[in-house]
Formats: sequence, C-alpha cells, structure tokens
Amino acid sequence: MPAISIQSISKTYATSRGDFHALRDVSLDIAEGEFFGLLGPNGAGKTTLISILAGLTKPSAGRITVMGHDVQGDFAAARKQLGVVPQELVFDPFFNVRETLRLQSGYFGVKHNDAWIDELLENLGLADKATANMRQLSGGMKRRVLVAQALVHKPPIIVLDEPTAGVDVELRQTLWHFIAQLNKQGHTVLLTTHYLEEAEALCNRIAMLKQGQVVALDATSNLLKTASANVLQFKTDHALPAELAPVARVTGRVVQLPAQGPHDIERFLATLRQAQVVMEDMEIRRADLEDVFLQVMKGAA
Ligand SMILES: Nc1ncnc2c1ncn2[C@@H]1O[C@H](COP(=O)(O)OP(=O)(O)OP(=O)(O)O)[C@@H](O)[C@H]1O
Repeated sequence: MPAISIQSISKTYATSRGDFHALRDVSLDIAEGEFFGLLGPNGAGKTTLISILAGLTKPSAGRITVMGHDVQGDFAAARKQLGVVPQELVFDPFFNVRETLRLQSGYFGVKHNDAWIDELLENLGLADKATANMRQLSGGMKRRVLVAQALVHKPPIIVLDEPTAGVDVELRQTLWHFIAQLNKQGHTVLLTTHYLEEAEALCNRIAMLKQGQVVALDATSNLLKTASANVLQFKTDHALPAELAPVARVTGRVVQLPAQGPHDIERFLATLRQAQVVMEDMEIRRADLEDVFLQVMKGAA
C-alpha cells in the first residue's frame, strides 16, 4: 500500500475570466519511507495539491488516499497520518511555544506528550524558547514552531510546503538534519521547495509540475542522467554571438551553456573566441537538478 496515492486529481477554480485549471489529472504514488520532492515554478499547483492532500481543499475530480484512508471520505483517519508544515505562518499570538504544541497535541487526542514535545524543541533549536510568547518570536523561530506543531502527533507522513523559504542557513541545516533522521527512522517525507540543490541532496524521487500537470516523474538519479552532461559557465560583459544566444542561460553577467559532451564545449569556446568575447571565471561543471528543471520546463512549454 502506498503511503500517499494521488489518483487523477483535477482542480478547477471558477474565476471572473472563466474556469482556471490549477491541477489537471495528476496521478502519482509515494511509497512508505520515500523522501519525495514536488517541484514546479510559482503557480504550478504544488500548494493546491498539498491542500487537497491535507483535506483542506476539495478536488474537482479524482481522489487521494493516505495509508489507505480517503482524505475526503475518511478525513480524521487520513489527517492523523499526516504532519503538514504549511507555507504560511499562522498562529494564535496569545500562547507560548509549549502551550501551542500542547494544544496541537490535544487536537490530535495525544495526551502526556511533554517528553516528545521536549525532544522536538531540542531538535529544532527551540529549547530556550519554550515559554516565549508566539508574537515575540522571529519569522525563522515561528517557522520552527510550525514544524514542531506538524510533528507533535508523530505522524508517519511528513509534508513540508516550502519549509525553508526565507530562513537562514542554520535553521535549514537543523531542519534537514532532523527531517533526514526522521526519514531514516521510516517516516515518509513529501517536500515542495524552490531550492533545487536541497531537493537534489534530499529527495530520492521527484515529480515536476507545470501549469497543473506532471511533466517529469522519476528517481532523482535518473533525472540527473537525462540532463546535458556538462555546463560551460563564465562571466562576461560582451553580447553573445547569435549562434549561441538561443541556447544560453544568462543571469546578469553569468552565462551558462548546456553541453552534451566535449565536442559542444570545443565548439562553444571556438565560437566565443572568434566573436572576441572576453570570459572571466570560466568553468566546466556537471549538470545539476536546476539544469534538469530548466530543461524540463522549457521542453514542456
Ligand atoms: N482560490 C483560488 N481561486 C482561483 N485561483 C486560485 C485559487 N487558489 C489558487 N489559485 C491559482 O492556482 C494556481 C496554483 O496555485 P498554487 O498555490 O497551488 O501554486 P504553487 O505551485 O504552490 O505556487 P508557489 O510556488 O508560488 O507557491 C495559481 O495560478 C493560483 O493563482
């Protein structure tokens, strides 16, 4: 039985400009113990899918089961299996951190949970904030509490919707260390993120969404194999020759040229030399998940 089974999910919103298809016939299964990444540009439908998974939004068609429980028909049982870390920071400002976590335990009917709450506070670097009022916390600290809140009932499946958006390096490392440890202990993890190097390092399998559709679904290692082998990267103030401009990715002064092999690199360098383009900080690097992502998104256009 898959931990999460997403079966032909569609979601249509009625807007003033007619129907908007946020999700179109999305199907995928996530096995128990997987660390699964859901990637896609802004507006691709990631949060909508997570919101349907969490039983907060009704799909227009299709169904999702969590450990066999239908999230619509069997909401309470399905929700108990899930620890959802939402994107938005919403809290009751009148409680302190420990009270917030005790309340959440109560919501799931878990009593005498202080030992686990202490462990969560410790692992998320919140031990010294246990009695701090929620409104006294910084944004990053609040995000840590959101994570603790999602894990308070020890759910077998952990769902993280952009948990590292706008958080500092230290929290990212603490968070990933803790989540990876929970994954090793058997928890299934579903993650959405715009940090592709995080997804590459953590996820064993990845789905890419574009405009509500799955445009790639494979093991991370297989996705990396489909990318161009290498990338020629350099900085320049010069315009690129017309032959290279269409294949180049340009960010400010940085130019990246995806190459299938040494022959491509040789050709790029010869063309650049002929056009007298002055290059700085030139390097040839292996293609990474960001290169795959951009290639997939371009291909699916
Ligand atoms: N209630 C709604 N009514 C109309 N359109 C909506 C509604 N909720 C979401 N959408 C639209 O559905 C699309 C998918 O949004 P969603 O938040 O799922 O994207 P996302 O992949 O999570 O994006 P991001 O990376 O920016 O968080 C967007 O175009 C959004 O504007």
